[in-house]
This record gives sequence, structure tokens and C-alpha cells, in this order.
Amino acid sequence: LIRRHSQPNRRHLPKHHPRNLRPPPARAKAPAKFTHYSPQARISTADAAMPAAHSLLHLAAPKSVAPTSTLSLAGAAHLRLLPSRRPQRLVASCSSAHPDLAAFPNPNGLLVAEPAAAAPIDIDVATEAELRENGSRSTRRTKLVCTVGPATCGPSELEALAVGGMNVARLNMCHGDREWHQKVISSVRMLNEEKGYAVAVMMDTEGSEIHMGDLGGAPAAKAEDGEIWTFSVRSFEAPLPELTVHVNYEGFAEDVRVGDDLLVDGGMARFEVVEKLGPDVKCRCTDPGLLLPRANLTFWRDGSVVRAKNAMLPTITSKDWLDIDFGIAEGVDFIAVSFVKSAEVINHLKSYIAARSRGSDIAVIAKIESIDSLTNLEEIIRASDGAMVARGDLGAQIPLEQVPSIQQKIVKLCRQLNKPVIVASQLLESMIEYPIPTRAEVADVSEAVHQRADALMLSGESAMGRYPDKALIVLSSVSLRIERWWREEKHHEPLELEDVSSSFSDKISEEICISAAKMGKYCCQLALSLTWSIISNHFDLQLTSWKWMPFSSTRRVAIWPPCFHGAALTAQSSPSRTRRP
Ligand SMILES: Nc1ncnc2c1ncn2[C@@H]1O[C@H](COP(=O)(O)OP(=O)(O)OP(=O)(O)O)[C@@H](O)[C@H]1O
Ligand SMILES: CC(=O)C(=O)O
Repeated sequence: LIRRHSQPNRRHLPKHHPRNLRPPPARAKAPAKFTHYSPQARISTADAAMPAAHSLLHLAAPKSVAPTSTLSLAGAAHLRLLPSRRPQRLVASCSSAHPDLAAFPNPNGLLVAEPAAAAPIDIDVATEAELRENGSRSTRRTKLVCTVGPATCGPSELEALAVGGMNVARLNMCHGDREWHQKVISSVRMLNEEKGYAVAVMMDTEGSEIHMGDLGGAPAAKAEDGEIWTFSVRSFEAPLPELTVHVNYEGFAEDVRVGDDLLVDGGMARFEVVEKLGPDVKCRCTDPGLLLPRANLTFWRDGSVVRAKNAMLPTITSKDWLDIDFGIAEGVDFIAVSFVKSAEVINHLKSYIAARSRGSDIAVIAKIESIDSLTNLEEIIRASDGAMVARGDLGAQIPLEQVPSIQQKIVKLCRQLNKPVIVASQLLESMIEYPIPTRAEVADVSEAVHQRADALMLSGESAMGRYPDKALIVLSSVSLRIERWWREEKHHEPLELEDVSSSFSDKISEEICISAAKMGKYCCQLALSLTWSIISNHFDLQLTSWKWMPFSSTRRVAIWPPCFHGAALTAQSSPSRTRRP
């Protein structure tokens, strides 16, 4: 079920609002367009005109409509808007069994509003014709995660991202202090509460990454070919001595050897270790490049990343535990754990969250970005609520040419294990500087969508880039296009559904769904809808990879869809509903 946003006048939109980035559409000719952000409206099941009361409702209504006012839909049909417990949400019941509704081809009961009632929207839209043709398939399934940083931390910038389709705001605890993060979380919550968005918050732990210090406040430093730099575990007062950087890992000088290659940010600059002097390591620059504050450091020997004492560093450091306490107190929706090595750490964190916050539904996302996480991939993903292919650090630990196949493997495994997966890092890296992406970047985004990743993530593009809104538009439009292309390709193929269930009880549900899907494809969609409504009433399912599943209206689902591909479903988890095989 859908919450509809009123579309403010262009004049009142924030400066970066996508509608301000392009000329206004020609209103006279434009077909009615609709959008949705979250499954919040509810229709009375008592009404015979609503064949699937749990289903998606595309409702073009002003957001600030008064309770109990009447909304005219599709000519003469009416929806009466009822007061809801959550004031920003629309709760509607159909007041008349209008033939338009009964005759509407989509069994999910999609409604369309008169063109006049719907202001044109450029993002996340479906035309009336598309809705009639495709139903809920007109909407983007691939979710979008944006890292919030200095370029996007203000309320108006965050709103511009929400308008552009951001489903999850990511806070990287490597950067900024807790006060800064707290302000961002408050702004996101405010957007949700006051303006009706459904943006989730993901906190990303720093982990025990080896990285450089802050460069004494300088925004960057340039390393030139042949220069000798000192990498030291000593702390320095700002300004730093010339050609010197601080390294956060105490054991650094012990772990490296003369002759090792030292890579900054996976190769943005490269050094060769030439001498060790106590806590200082002297390195010659062999590939010149820009050093950014807190850039990641890896050292390589004989073609492999060195795993010495650094391999024993804890996944969750003492600082991370404090950040996690902060995240629990702030009620973040996801905690992404960096440099996960095994399933134990995920289980430990889940128990910790459960003990700290009874009934909490904070989801734990495992970031796959190290050799250890690849070694124990399946057990880690099974233990987690989702995974992130963190290609930035992953590409610094394994040869770059292996990253695409590893990404494909992780996405496939997540789909098999029925866990949502985010593909992250450098999707549109050039858009940090330029207003359009490279063709290769568009191809990369397309590939991730084609693999059916549940979500795509912007990092520097949204955190500190010059064009965060445009980058989001690119992700959104490429996702929509590739999803449609894929559907068209699939349309004529026989229906082949991969097994996604991991337990006997899920297998039974899956078989029912597969039968329903086949009926839905070859016979009639109504069967699918009805079958699904029966299933959803009897099983506690969470099938993320299945495109046709409608949203349900539990809180968990209100939060979960931000990270799920398509319409994820979690059946009501009320105590009265027991899980049955
Ligand atoms: N909260 C923040 N405050 C300041 N700068 C930030 C913040 N978040 C992100 N950035 C900037 O955006 C860049 C990209 O963000 P991102 O979260 O990808 O960081 P990262 O340092 O690459 O870490 P990770 O490997 O965990 O992704 C960072 O290098 C940093 O310059
Ligand atoms: C996102 C992240 O942490 C990475 O790509 O390394």
C-alpha cells in the first residue's frame, strides 16, 4: 500500500530538487503520473470493489488532506480518507463499488486519479498507461542507498535526495563525530515524519581498517614520483612534518618488510617500502597520486595482500561498540559491519542488539570486503540480515580483475539464501567531479541491476561530490530502464524459478508460490493475488527476490523495503499469527 506525496510548487522546492534541474514538463499534454514511496495506505476489506485489500494502491492525493475528506478517483469512484493513528499516513476506504475499480485489469486493485489531481513528477514515476499495462511493475525495484557527507547533510540536501529516490541514508562512522551523525539522523526522521518519506538510516562501522590519519587538516596531499614519504605510527601535532603521514595501526612497522608495496586507497597512489626506522617506515612513491585524509592502506608482498598481525585485529573495535550503542539509542534501521571475518561476530552483534534493545528490529548487514569474508562467505551471509559488496576495500585486498566475478557470486548467493544485497562503491565515481557519468559507469550500474542486486549505493558521489542529485537520478533511471529491459527479455521465456528456500517449511511455501507464479504468468494474475493473500495470512515469509510480492503494512516492512529488491513481503508478525509449516 502506498503513500503518495503531494508535489510542491517548483518555486518552493529546494535548490537541488531534480524538478529544478530541468525545464518544467508540458502540463497540458502530460499524462497523469503517480509515484509511491512506502506501503502505508489501507483499504477496507469489507468493500467488494477491492479484490485484494492488502495490495498496492497508487493513490494520487494531496498529502495534507483533511481526515474524512473525500477524494475523487478515476471519474466517479471515491475514496474517503480516514483519520489514521499516524497522522502523516493516508488510510482510505472505498465508499462505492465503482465499476471502474472492479473492471480495472490489475488484480492488485491499482487505482488511478484524474490527471488534474496529479502534479507531474519526474522521479519514480509511472504513467497511467504504464500502470494499466504493468501494474506495480512500473515502479523501480532496485533500492538506492546514499552516503551522507558534507555535500548532503543539510535538511534541504537530504530532502533533495529523498525526492530523488533515496531509500536509505548511510552514515559512515569513519568520518564525522557522533554529534554530526545525530543531526543527520534527526533530519532524516524529520523528513519522514513531517513530509511523509520513508528513508531508512544505515550506520556503517569503522572497523579495524588500516588507514592514514587526517593529514593535519589538509584536504589532500599529492605524492610525486620518486619522493620518499614517512608512514609513521607516531602521533603528530598539526601541521604534520613534510612528506609524513600518520598510520592508525600500531603494528604497522612490525608487519611490513622492505620491498613490500604500500597501496593507498587500493592503488590511487603506490609506494615501495625502502627502510624501517623504529615506528617510522620510509617509502618511495612509485605511482604518484592524491592522498586523501583517512585513506585506506594495504601492503602487498609477492602479489598478495599481507596478512600478518593485522589479520588478528578485532572486527568490532572499542570505538565501534560505542558507535553501535549510539546507533541503537538513535534507533537506526541497519548496522553495516565492516571487515566481517566470520559469522560469530554477526551473531554476537545480534545478541548484543537484542539485549540492549528488546524487540529491536535493527538489521545487521555484513560488509564483504576482505579475504576472510570471502573465505567464510556463506556462513556470514546466513548469519546476517543482508550483505554489502563493498567493492572499495574488497578491490584493495584482491586483484581488481577478480572483483566483478566475486560481486556476481555474492549477489547470486544472497539471492539463493534470500538475503538482500547492496552493491557499493565507485558506481558513478566520475560524478564526484562531472555532471554525467562515463559510459563504463552506466554499464557497471546496469550490470548490478541485471544481476538483481537489491540495492545500489552511492559513496563519495553523494557524500562529497558536486552532483549528488544528478548521480541519484542516473542510478534511478538506469535501474528503471534495465529492469524494464530485463522484463521484456524474460517475457517470452519459459518461467524458470530458482530455489530460494533454505528450510523445509519455506520449501512448501515456495512450491505454492511457484505454482501461483506459473498460473499468474500463463493463466491469470488474479490467481496469484488470491493465492498470495492466502499464503501471506498463513506463513511468516520474507521472500525478497520475488518480483511480484506486494508490500504488507507492518512496521518492519515499512523499514525493510528500502533495502529490498522489488516488493519484499514480511507477513504480519503479530503474536496472534503463528508460524505454520
Ligand atoms: N561524515 C562525513 N564527513 C566528512 N566526509 C565524509 C563523510 N562521509 C563520507 N565522507 C567523504 O566521502 C568519501 C567517500 O565516503 P565513503 O563512505 O565511501 O568513505 P570511505 O572513506 O571510502 O570509507 P569506506 O571504505 O568505509 O566506504 C570519504 O572518503 C570522505 O572524504
Ligand atoms: C563501502 C565500503 O566500505 C567499501 O566499498 O569499501
